[in-house]
Amino acid sequence: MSQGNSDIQLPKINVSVEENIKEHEQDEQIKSRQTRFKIPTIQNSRNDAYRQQQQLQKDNQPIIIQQQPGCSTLGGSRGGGLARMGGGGRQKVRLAPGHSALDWSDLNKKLLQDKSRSNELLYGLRTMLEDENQVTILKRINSENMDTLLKLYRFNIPCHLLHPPLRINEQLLRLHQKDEHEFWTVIHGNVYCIGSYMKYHPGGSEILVHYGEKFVDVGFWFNKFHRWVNYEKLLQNCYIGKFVKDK
Ligand code: HEM
Repeated sequence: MSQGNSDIQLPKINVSVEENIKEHEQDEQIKSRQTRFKIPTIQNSRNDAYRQQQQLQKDNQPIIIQQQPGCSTLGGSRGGGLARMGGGGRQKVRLAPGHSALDWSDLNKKLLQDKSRSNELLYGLRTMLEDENQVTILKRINSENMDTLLKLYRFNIPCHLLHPPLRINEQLLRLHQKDEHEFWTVIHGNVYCIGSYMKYHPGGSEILVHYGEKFVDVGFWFNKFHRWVNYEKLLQNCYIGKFVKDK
């Protein structure tokens, strides 16, 4: 015998037909009350929103997605190309698993806690300090703060803790724009090695390389796209030093 039979409510045989009808009516009343007081679930409200959207589309009415000024988390997804700079459209890319904003934050927290890992994200720093030609340039532009250079070389002190900071000129900057891995860029006069951040950048790596190679300081474009982003905090462990113009 299948167990399914226990679910079926058979009319009671030892009571009158009237009583059975009464019970059935009571059941129906409870059911209708349940429907009336149905608690809306997330699923229901999502479906409702979807149905509303479908209806609006059917009625040929434009759907207006409101965008908050200065906030990119809301907005349309139509359009494309760099022509939308600072505009309403999105240019976000799909980040690889393990490369979310939270992952970047976790990695940076670990680096700040572990002194032996300081400067781990600074590709090209060691090679710069070991290349005679680059050291000559460094010595010339850091003449007044040679102490900084020595501290960096001997004690591997995190660049963002050096005071005064290391000075980098355009010649050195360009020598460290090798590939997506070792890529130095300038934002508002601060030099960062953004190679490790590339894969975490919501706007993708291509745009960072493109603008970084084209302009000495990408600060203007940074502001155009997202002036609200706290790059100083985000790139703390990527900090190399201050950008200086050659005399
Ligand atoms: C190197 C430092 C940079 C950092 C730390 C950074 C960080 C970020 C962050 C956190 C977002 C997400 C913003 C949000 O959702 O509100 C973002 C998006 C984006 N970034 Fe950057 N960014 C940098 C440089 C740049 C530069 C130089 C450009 C262009 C020249 C750029 C173009 C974009 C674009 C196009 C998006 C997607 C915007 C959108 O559609 O919402 N970023 N960036």
